[in-house]
Amino acid sequence: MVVGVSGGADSVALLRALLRVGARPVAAHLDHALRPDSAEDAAWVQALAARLDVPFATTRVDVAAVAARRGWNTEDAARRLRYDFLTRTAKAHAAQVILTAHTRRDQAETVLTALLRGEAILHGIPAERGRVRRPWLDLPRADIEAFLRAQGQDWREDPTNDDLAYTRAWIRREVMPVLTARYPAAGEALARVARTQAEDDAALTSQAARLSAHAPRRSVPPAVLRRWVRAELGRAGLDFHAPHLDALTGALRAGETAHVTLPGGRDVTVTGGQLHLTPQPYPEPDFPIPEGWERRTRQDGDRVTLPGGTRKLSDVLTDRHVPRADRDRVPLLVSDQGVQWVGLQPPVWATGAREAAAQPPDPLHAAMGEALAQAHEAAAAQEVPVGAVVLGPDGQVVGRGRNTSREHGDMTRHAELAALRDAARTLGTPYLSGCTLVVTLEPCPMCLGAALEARVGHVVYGAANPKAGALGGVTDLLAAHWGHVPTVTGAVRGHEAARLLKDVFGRLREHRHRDDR
Ligand SMILES: Nc1ncnc2c1ncn2[C@@H]1O[C@H](COP(=O)(O)OP(=O)(O)OP(=O)(O)O)[C@@H](O)[C@H]1O
Repeated sequence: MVVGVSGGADSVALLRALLRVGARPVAAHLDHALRPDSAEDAAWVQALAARLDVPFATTRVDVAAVAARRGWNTEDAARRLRYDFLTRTAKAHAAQVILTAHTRRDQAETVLTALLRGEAILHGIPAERGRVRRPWLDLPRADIEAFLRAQGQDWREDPTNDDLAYTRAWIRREVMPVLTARYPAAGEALARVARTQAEDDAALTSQAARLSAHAPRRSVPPAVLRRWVRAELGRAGLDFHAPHLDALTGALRAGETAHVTLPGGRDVTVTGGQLHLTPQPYPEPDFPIPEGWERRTRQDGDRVTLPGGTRKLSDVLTDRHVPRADRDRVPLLVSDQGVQWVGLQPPVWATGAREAAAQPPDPLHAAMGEALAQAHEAAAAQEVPVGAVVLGPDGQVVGRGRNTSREHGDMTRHAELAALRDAARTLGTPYLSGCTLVVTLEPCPMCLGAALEARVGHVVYGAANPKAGALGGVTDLLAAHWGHVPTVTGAVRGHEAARLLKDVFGRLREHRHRDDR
């Protein structure tokens, strides 16, 4: 193991305590070069290590210069460079563990500072992170001094601990004495807060890790969403503070667009319930451009003809959540009939444009067409208009179904169950792995459960179902630990499916009004 020894009472005590129990630590000291006499601390720790017959590692880093270059504050830079050094030392000595001597006092000061800064996530100093272990987080300072005195061991006092310009010194010298005069156990209480908050944070972080990619962020509790954003930013190696986390989480929940500039100048965008850490790539056409089509970006009055009629391009871009700032970057192919192709992920094709460009039909678009045909049949039979098909592993339709609940007087007669049964009959097996379930409305828990039982590989739906959807509508069934999790694609021809439902329910309401009169 490597132990970080500053020369202060805590880490000197930890080094001696380790030797008492027969451990064989390497003592490591980083000279931060923040004081003219900092080399004296390094020499003092080196002499101590020699006296105790402990291997010693040290290096000198100009922390102030690094902080100025990188735009970090000095305390932050010192911490980062110290852990870099301790990690390098551990690697050099093949040590599995790095120990530091943070105590209850450090923990209390950290929690108080985080509270004053309004940190959204309050967990204090973690007892364990990576290979770092902090065994003394709940040890009172008085015990440490008593232990050192009993051994006749002295220690160095760091004069920056008296420099009230540093927040930590100010908290220690000016704030904690006032608090403990009234609340003698304030330090212990703050350390307890850190411990329980760390437990809460661990639970919420593991919930956040289970959020599936398709889940609408609006329905996620803010405490979980905040941890999810933190993990995403952390994975991308981005620095951030509490207000950034709040702004991004708030925009995700409200379904609003927000642009946030993080420390280091990196821009992050939230739009349409998605977090974009990198500039959105807008695809260029990857097929020969037909004659008479021109590649350009948008102009006023651009329109595109889609199955539901012609629409303003700006409305299509809004529906697809393209941030305003990006709209001039989206590549278009335009003919004298209007916009034919919009370079989004996946691209938007105008009606007839695929054929004109000799491109194969979109298989999911075509399959949803079959499911919509089933939904229309249900509507004609005065059923709730939902239809479904199952595609076999080769992409061919192997099962079809529509809602027949009214006909059978049975609320389990949903389209998906009918299509899954039909597919099992066609393929001669109840296991539909490699198959795709395509349904016009986001499935309910019963139908998604059936798809999971059948091991369907891909679930595709049209309209969202805020009343009963199990893919984020009212609940996200896939957030639980299932042995098998299908991929999910939503909003395929969603407008058509939603319009059909709206029309049918509108007609039903009209009938009811008429009957009432
Ligand atoms: N210059 C350093 N080199 C190596 N490790 C250090 C150094 N400074 C601090 N550490 C490690 O980080 C822990 C916490 O740092 P902190 O700044 O709170 O300590 P300190 O008050 O300067 O000294 P101590 O904790 O030893 O009394 C220390 O207990 C020690 O294990």
